[in-house]
Amino acid sequence: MRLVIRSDAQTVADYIAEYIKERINQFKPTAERPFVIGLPTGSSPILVYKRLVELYNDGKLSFKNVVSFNMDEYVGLPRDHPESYHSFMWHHLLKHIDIPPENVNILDGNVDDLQSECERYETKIQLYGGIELFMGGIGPDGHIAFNEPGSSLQSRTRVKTLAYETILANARFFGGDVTKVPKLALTVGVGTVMNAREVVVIITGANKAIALAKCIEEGVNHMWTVSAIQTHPRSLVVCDDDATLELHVKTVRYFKTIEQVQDEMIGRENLGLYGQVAGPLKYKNVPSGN
Ligand SMILES: N[C@@H]1[C@@H](O)[C@H](O)[C@@H](COP(=O)(O)O)O[C@@H]1O
Repeated sequence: MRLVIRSDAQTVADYIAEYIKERINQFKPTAERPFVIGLPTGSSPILVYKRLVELYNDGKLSFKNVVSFNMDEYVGLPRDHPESYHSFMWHHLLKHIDIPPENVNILDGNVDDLQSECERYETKIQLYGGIELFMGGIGPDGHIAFNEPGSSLQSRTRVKTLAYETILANARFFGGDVTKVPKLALTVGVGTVMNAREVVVIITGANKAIALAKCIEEGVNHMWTVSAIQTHPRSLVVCDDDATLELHVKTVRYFKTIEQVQDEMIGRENLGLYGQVAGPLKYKNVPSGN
């Protein structure tokens, strides 16, 4: 796993947006071979989406041949409700870019048969050959998507009952009224996320500090479902200084020096994807720390 630490939420967003732009452009997606991306909601990715829209407006990135799968959706919240994840995605990203609407996949939490909807979603991901890059955020209890503590680390897309802590955390989007927060959601599983060829997680703010420490310094544990990324061959966590508050000083220094040494040895401009050397330099295929 790589851990990249930046000073604040804006520089974290800039880093991730630039990273995604590079990944999509390097993939050279076509209609027959689209770039399949997994996307989250929540406040953490908002700045990333804003930066991606700017990159699109500057002509540096196109989503014409990108297919998206969102992580989750509330059950029973009308699609056009301002807090549905459908509304969130169109408001913050999708309506501002050139992604064809038919390439957008978001779970439907208003169907009669929720289980079939989850199975349909998993099948569609498979039909596209899996997800190339899954971006995720986490809740303060370390959940990824809506995979609440205790979720199976092999789980697939399914219906989940939300933890009280999550309902409380998300009440801010419903005027602070916990009774208005849906209690059920559809969510991709931890296994669905881990099957992506690459996973990138945004962790910002002091309220995520304990979760980050559990994810980085402790073992894989279903009570902190994001910790499953320790077993992923290509995982990247990008956090801000505030989120590092519960990490050991030596952990922070370790990951900072890894980046520093790579910069010194290779030069940031020559770093390819996954932190490996891109060009014909003296040092080839320098390991990334994954
Ligand atoms: N299901 C979403 C998660 O996917 C998201 O990561 C989390 C954190 O949101 P925020 O970034 O607002 O802290 O909120 C919800 O629980």
